[in-house]
Amino acid sequence: MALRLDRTFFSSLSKCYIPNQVMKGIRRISRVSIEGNIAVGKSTFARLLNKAVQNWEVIPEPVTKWQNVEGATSQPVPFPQQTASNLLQMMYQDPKRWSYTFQTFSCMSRLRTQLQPPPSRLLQISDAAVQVYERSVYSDRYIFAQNMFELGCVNTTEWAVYQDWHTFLVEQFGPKVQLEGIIYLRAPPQICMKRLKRRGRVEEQGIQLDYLESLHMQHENWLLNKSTKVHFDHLKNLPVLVLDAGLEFEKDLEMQARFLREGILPSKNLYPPTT
Ligand SMILES: Nc1ncnc2c1ncn2[C@@H]1O[C@H](COP(=O)(O)OP(=O)(O)OP(=O)(O)O)[C@@H](O)[C@H]1O
Ligand SMILES: Nc1nc(=O)c2ncn([C@H]3C[C@H](O)[C@@H](CO)O3)c2[nH]1
Repeated sequence: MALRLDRTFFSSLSKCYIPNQVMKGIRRISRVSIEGNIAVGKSTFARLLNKAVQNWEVIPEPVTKWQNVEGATSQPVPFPQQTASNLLQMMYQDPKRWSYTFQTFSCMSRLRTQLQPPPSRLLQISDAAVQVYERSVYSDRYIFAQNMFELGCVNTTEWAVYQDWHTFLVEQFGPKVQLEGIIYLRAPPQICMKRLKRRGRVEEQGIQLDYLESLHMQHENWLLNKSTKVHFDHLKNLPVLVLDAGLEFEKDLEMQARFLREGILPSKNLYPPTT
């Protein structure tokens, strides 16, 4: 199945930004990020997309790098959560000590991901192709780093330093790290909590509901209410497709098909609405 990109959300992708011109201007590739709370189902949705839609390429969040900082620059190890450099675990165990370090590493790894050239498979597809990132340098700042600052885990100086280099890097890379749209997987924090427990990622076992609630509010403020102050012009009118990720579709093939079909096609889910 090749989703056509000429309707609703995706028609507004091409309206709002002139997409990347790759290979001497012959191929258009749009870039979209999937955003949402912890364990809302981004990877699951991404796998679904990868299977269902041939002109979409999903690039996963680099979590394994965060679980093994040394391995990120040398050889990977088989049990990352047991290494001394599991920054994800360190951040959850001692957020005041490690949140700033975590945000520098997560943002740098996201930047690398967003700067990677598209795979040749995408360049050979005749339909307009879409590169989909799980989260982005923008959620790094407007969701997580901001939340850690508001929770007091990143201090005022660290927050100022983070914002300074974040703005500098995003401006320097310019169009290379811009997005043409965002897919917001939205679900109540209680559902995310249930899924987080079910998934059982070792580092996340101490996460409390109020942390997921604060992240939920950050998503709502940035992507729905538009009350988060953003610092990059292209983000201000970026189309956001909001999908109800509370649907329990994981084991239900029919519901999966509906989720893809209904989520991606109707314009009622789009903020701002298409004209
Ligand atoms: N729609 C769904 N219905 C039922 N279970 C789901 C659904 N989506 C995901 N799950 C389950 O919830 C758990 C978390 O899903 P997943 O790993 O895709 O979340 P994520 O958003 O990628 O997480 P993270 O924020 O950590 O990157 C997994 O156990 C997955 O099987
Ligand atoms: N503090 C913090 N900042 C981030 O930018 C960030 N991005 C993801 N995460 C956490 C959520 C999941 O546990 C796990 C996988 O998504 O990593 C983050 N945590």
